[in-house]
Amino acid sequence: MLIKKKYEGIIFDLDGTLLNTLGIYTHIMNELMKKNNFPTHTINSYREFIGNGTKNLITQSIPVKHRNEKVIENLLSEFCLMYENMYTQYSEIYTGILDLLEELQSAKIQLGLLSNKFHDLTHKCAKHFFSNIKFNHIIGQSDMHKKPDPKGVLDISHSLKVPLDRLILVGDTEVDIITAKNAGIDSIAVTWGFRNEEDLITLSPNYIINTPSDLKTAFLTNNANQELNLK
Ligand SMILES: O=C(O)COP(=O)(O)O
Repeated sequence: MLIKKKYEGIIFDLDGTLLNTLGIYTHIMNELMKKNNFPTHTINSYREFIGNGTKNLITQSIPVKHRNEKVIENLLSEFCLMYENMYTQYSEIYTGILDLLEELQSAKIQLGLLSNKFHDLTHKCAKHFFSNIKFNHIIGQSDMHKKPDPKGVLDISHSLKVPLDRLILVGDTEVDIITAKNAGIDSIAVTWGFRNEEDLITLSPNYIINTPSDLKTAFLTNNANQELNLK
């Protein structure tokens, strides 16, 4: 597959794309499960539960018979407090991502961040982990924005002043690819995150890539108007 178009802006997903947060999610969720006498889960189960926001993660993690609004809301408040207290721990930037972001920034490509992590936590993580990177617009989950609703993409397109046909979304889960489709923009699925390649292929993203450096080459080469082979 060839990237031929000159994109002016990229919207990145956060968890599983820029930041490996499986450790912190697993740590907090298993603390909460133990505290409430619910069974704990493996890191691979949490990998599957993440992507649709924290409320969905909690709902999926607790036994079916305990899935009521009161229990879920209580766990949600506890989760947010714990995450806020330890968001700098148990998370790491994927290898090659900082280099990629710095080069995109130098190439004057506009950068957006769109996450289903709660809005204030998304901002805190961006500030802590990507202090050298200027995201032109950061949106996390709130009453107004939740992927796969396309509003986040539309708002970022507006504030970046990048038309939809010059914008591409890079993410690691079905929610990201569906969000891009709902907004009518192109998408790149990455395989180093929380889903496997076989599942991502079924969603027909425009491109699939295996490493941040492939993405770097693709964008920086593409913006020099050369063709590049991607999967
Ligand atoms: O909190 C989640 O469900 C995942 O967040 P993400 O959109 O950054 O992957």
